Amino acid sequence: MTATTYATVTWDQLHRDARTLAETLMPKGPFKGIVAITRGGLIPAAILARELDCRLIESISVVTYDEESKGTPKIIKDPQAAGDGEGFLVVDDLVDSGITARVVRERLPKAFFACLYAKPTGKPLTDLFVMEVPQDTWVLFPWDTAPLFIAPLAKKATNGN
Ligand SMILES: O=P(O)(O)OC[C@H]1O[C@H](OP(=O)(O)OP(=O)(O)O)[C@H](O)[C@@H]1O
Ligand SMILES: Nc1nc2[nH]cnc2c(=O)[nH]1
Ligand SMILES: [Mg+2]
Repeated sequence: MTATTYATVTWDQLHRDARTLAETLMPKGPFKGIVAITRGGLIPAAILARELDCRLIESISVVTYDEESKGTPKIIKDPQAAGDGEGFLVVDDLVDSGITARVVRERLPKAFFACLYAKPTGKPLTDLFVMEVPQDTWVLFPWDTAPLFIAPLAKKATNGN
């Protein structure tokens, strides 16, 4: 599906949303550890780890696209320390189609799956998320963007643009 609109998330907003997620997660813990789904889950995982005072951090890397097997998701880094996920919190920035989340849940069936943002298709794959985003919206994370100079309107007018 091609996104028709963009939703820009700033660092401040992401931090606020991660803290909101941490508050809801507190009574569900303590967790033995956190499994970050790289790469987008790394920063949310770091914020949650700080808030939840969790120092055991694992990672799982799922590649959903490569030149040889288009569309076949593959785990290229296994979260060995997390076993079957029991007592662990799995963190990602976003679920969209849910393909990544499905693979992770198959690998860590007993883990609790939390993310910041969820689109309708992927939403049922999560245990907890902070905010729903329309399916046709592309989320631009702070690491995807940079501030850009834009000429003042008056300047544009004198240039005849
Ligand atoms: O629900 P899905 O359709 O699977 O999409 C969601 C996944 O897509 C993005 O990761 P991506 O695979 O782009 O890699 P990245 O985290 O390394 O940027 C995002 O961080 C989620 O992990
Ligand atoms: N940055 C970003 N990555 C994605 N991967 C799948 N959906 C999205 C999205 O909306 N934004
Ligand atoms: Mg990702």
